[in-house]
Amino acid sequence: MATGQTKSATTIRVNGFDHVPRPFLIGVGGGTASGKSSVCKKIMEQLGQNDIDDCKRQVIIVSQDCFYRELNKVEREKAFRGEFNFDHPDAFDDKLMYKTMQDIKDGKYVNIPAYDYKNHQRIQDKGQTVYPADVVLFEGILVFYYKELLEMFNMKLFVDTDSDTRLSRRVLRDMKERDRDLEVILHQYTTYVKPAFEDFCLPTKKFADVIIPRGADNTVAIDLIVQHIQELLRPRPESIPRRVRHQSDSIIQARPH
Ligand SMILES: Nc1ncnc2c1ncn2[C@@H]1O[C@H](COP(=O)(O)OP(=O)(O)O)[C@@H](O)[C@H]1O
Ligand SMILES: Nc1ccn([C@@H]2O[C@H](COP(=O)(O)O)[C@@H](O)[C@H]2O)c(=O)n1
Repeated sequence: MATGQTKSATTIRVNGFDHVPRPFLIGVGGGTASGKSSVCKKIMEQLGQNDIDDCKRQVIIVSQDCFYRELNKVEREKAFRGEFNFDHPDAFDDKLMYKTMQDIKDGKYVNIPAYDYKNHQRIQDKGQTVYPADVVLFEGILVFYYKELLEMFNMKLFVDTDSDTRLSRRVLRDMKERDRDLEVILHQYTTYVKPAFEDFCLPTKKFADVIIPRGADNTVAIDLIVQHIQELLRPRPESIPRRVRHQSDSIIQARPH
């Protein structure tokens, strides 16, 4: 399936009615390097989802970074010098992001572009196929910034890690994984990342249902969230079984929401 393409939702027939499974969508916001991905991975792990095939998973993670918009030549040159603002809402392809998340909500199969941080661009012809799932974790710095997205979430988490810790983690990560020079990292951070965090990310903390101090280290908070998700997804006697294809081989069973 090519990037941006979708495949219609799978309909199941229950009590004589067509029923489209719809996932429970969880937004995970927070500043750069606050631990959003790590928190999502821990949630997946605790829900017993890590060793399951992509197409059978009931919980999946989607990163907002996959929706960075394409840059023109001048913008890419700026990006290599740490002079492009990737922390501003305009840096994202908001239309593609809304459409894709709506398709996911509607239970469709979607293809999400992969993103290359080293070259500041999408990887052509390489994307992640997202299969309909029971729980979708959508993580990113600005997941709660856009009103259209905010309204789609069933649960909103904000990972709150102090800015010194985030900066030191970001420096190490960007040098190791994103092929960046220390000088460029610090220039980008002070010029764009920090001000944009204060202007666009931090004000969205008020929308969160749960604030997670210290990110993935906060095992108590993660345990509580996992328990809550399991509780929400436990079938009630009168409920329609949303997933017929692999309910037997997983610890989670879903109910309609
Ligand atoms: N609790 C932690 N202790 C130490 N390092 C951490 C912790 N949480 C995350 N990291 C590291 O910090 C970096 C950013 O974490 P990540 O979870 O990717 O954050 P985000 O998704 O918010 O950018 C990664 O290199 C990760 O390994
Ligand atoms: N080409 C890019 C794209 C994004 N960034 C930075 O990534 C940060 C968001 O990702 P996190 O995993 O840290 O949440 C964001 O702060 C951008 O500055 C980049 O440097 N280059």
